[in-house]
Amino acid sequence: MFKTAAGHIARMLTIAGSDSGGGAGIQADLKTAHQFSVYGMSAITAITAQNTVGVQGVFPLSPEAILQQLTSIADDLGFDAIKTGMLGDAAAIHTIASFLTERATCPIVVDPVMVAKGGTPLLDPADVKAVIERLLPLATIVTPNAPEATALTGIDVQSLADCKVAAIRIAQLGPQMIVVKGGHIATDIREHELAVDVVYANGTFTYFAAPRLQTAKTHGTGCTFSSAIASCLARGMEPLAAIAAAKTFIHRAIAQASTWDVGRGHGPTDHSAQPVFTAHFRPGAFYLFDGDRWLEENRIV
Ligand SMILES: Nc1ncnc2c1ncn2[C@@H]1O[C@H](COP(=O)(O)OP(=O)(O)O)[C@@H](O)[C@H]1O
Ligand SMILES: Cc1ncc(COP(=O)(O)OP(=O)(O)O)c(N)n1
Repeated sequence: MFKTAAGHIARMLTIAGSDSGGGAGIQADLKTAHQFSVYGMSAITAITAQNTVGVQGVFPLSPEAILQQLTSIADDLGFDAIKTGMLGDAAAIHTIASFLTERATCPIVVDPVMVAKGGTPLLDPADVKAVIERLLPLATIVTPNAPEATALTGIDVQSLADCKVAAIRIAQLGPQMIVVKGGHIATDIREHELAVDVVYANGTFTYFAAPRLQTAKTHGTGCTFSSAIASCLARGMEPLAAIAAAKTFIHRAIAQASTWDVGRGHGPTDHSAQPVFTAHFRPGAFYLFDGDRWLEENRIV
């Protein structure tokens, strides 16, 4: 396990839903933390009956049950970074936000989970207001995909240009850094189809791109990516380096699972992938991951 500069084992807490299929939710988050040599803990917000084909049932936990888990963890184990995923409803969001305000001094990664890949809603659209008003102001990094960026801003996010406009709008809601993920955005740059994640902070855009992998093994990519970022922050890494390492991890995790026969639908990714750690990234640059290392490219986006 990784030891922080303070000399203790790095700890990451995920506040998220359970995915019985093991590819998304807390299962993905804890597998990811382990792969980053970070000690993982969980406060479960809801139990889903779910597999690679779809979501068959959602059973939210009460705000009391969520708060008791959080309190048990805070009273004894502590945390160096927190990630939030599927949260259930507005009442749960208010409880979690109050807890974070009172007891969390560490970085917080907010993955504003709203809809599962098959289309099942995991958050009532009426409860998006609670995410905006209570959670986003607490976020060190927020990681919406394109539809989530649309729900947060009202902007129809379909292109890289839309990602940039949405990121600026989301920054006005309070998070320190925004990553609009490119999994849902078709981006052809010089005949290569790329998955480009757009990062915005302090008025500057930085881009992390990788070749788009042609596979359906993408169940839980957002959960895995955000928990990888949180795990890196728990280790004490700088935010851009954390996002870059998470991007290398999810890229390899998707690639390695492409030949798997786990489930009949959108299969899970391979959480035994090895991340690439790179110390320094220049804000404002465009980086392309070639599967082994980051290349800084001269691109106008
Ligand atoms: N087919 C793919 N090939 C390569 N990277 C991908 C692919 N799909 C998603 N990603 C990456 O996985 C991460 C999660 O993105 P995304 O799939 O948009 O999130 P979500 O699961 O929340 O919808 C991002 O870094 C994105 O660029
Ligand atoms: C319990 C649970 N939480 C979150 C999700 C959505 O996860 P995500 O990483 O966005 O993956 P896909 O739904 O896109 O596969 C989930 N399905 N279940």
